[in-house]
Amino acid sequence: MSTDSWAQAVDEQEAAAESIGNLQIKERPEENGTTANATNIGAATPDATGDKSTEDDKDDRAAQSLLNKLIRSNLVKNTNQVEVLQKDPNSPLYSVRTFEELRLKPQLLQGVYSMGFNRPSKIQETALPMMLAEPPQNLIAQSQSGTGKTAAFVLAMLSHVDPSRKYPQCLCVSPTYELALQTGKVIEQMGQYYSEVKLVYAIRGNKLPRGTKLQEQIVIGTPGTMLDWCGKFKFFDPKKILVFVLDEADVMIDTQGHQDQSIRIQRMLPQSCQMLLFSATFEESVWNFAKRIVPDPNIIKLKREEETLDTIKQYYVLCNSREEKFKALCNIYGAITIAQAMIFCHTRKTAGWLAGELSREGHQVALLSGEMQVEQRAAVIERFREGKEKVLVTTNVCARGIDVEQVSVVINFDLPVDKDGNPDNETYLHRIGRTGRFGKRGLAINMVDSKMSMNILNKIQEHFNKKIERLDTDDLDEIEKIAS
Ligand SMILES: Nc1ncnc2c1ncn2[C@@H]1O[C@H](COP(=O)(O)OP(=O)(O)OP(=O)(O)O)[C@@H](O)[C@H]1O
Repeated sequence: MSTDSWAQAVDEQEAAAESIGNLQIKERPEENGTTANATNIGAATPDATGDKSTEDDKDDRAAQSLLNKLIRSNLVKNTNQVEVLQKDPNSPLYSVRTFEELRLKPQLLQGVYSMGFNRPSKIQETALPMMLAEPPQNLIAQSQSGTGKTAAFVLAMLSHVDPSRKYPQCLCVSPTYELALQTGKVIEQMGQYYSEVKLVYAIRGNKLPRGTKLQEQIVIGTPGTMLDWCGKFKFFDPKKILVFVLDEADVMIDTQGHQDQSIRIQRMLPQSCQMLLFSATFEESVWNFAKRIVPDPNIIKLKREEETLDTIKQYYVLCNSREEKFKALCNIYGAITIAQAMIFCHTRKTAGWLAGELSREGHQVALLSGEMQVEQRAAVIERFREGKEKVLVTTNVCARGIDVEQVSVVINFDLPVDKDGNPDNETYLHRIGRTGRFGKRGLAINMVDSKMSMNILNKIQEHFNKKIERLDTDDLDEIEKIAS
């Protein structure tokens, strides 16, 4: 099979790459020093339209990616098989089940274990042997966010550097300042017992005097600054680079200029340099870019784990107004014990109103709202994940891509619709569904308040071919039954 069709086949579902939100990471003021830390996460631009009625605008992918990294504490579960396309199909495919099998330097093994990694993740099992092979092999790897790609290439970079040589040997390019800092943190953590290896950030604000010759073995940064450092200012010799990593390729190509800058950096590197490219999704544009950056690649892919509705009990409640919907919600809360719930509203305005009403009723409510900065959103989700609040009220734009696993009850205060008002089945599934065969049982309650929303509910029901039962929220006995 040709690589193109192979890539294409896997990616139809990924290609529908989410149209996400209205958030942009703002340019930061100039900062000094190379030790910028994660508390320097950038600010989001508040939405000028404020209280607009629908949130159909797009989240910047970089912001979403960052948010996901900030809130995630574990690997994302995935039961699919890793697909491998080798440059040389005759060479045996080598994969590892333990980190010991990789014969890592003891300092790195210690670093890996101190981060709480017991065994390689699915993608790491296959990617690490390829990346650590001699002679070095080029790699394009795609798997959804949270499956262990960053940890994999960080380990590869740290394994390849020679700490006795005091000049850059590994370059890692990230799409934004904040994402570069996040990856830098992983390098620092994983390399904590390997103190001879040093890291420098090629990011805006880190101004070095002309004539500087870098001594650090690893340079991580954004494409523009990285290009300046090696091309214009000659802070290091690109011909001595052994490993070039391009992270978040799908986010990278969203920003004008990043593609060209990355390609220009790549052109300065020696032919023998190992090229590694990572992406969470793999639409055609990413694939075309990847082929320009990585010659003769091995390719590995891990299909996204799909959510299912199999373990979910679904109900709908008939109401006439948002006040009635609120009353129904209160009745449900009065009848059953809900550990934690997520409530989705269509607009920011409704979400704000509902959060206020629920708080007045004595609930501990967290609100995710469109005008919040990335950092604030992460803090809200973090608190909710820790159980400090029991109800999370949000709009879909805010919560897209966020999995708060312990939530067993999801309430669609408004049903998900696309911008034309048609049922948004994909969003419905993402809000309510569970991944993996062993997904916990869940409860979904849909609020219907018009003929139109009833129509939408029916279409969702038809689409998934799963019955959504009616629930009478004035009948406490009936409500109690749904929890059993
Ligand atoms: N082998 C492992 N065992 C346990 N946890 C791991 C392992 N590898 C990575 N993790 C953890 O899983 C989470 C996700 O890993 P990582 O950030 O490397 O994923 P990613 O695929 O790079 O995600 P993204 O696309 O968002 O960058 C992190 O919290 C990381 O510390």
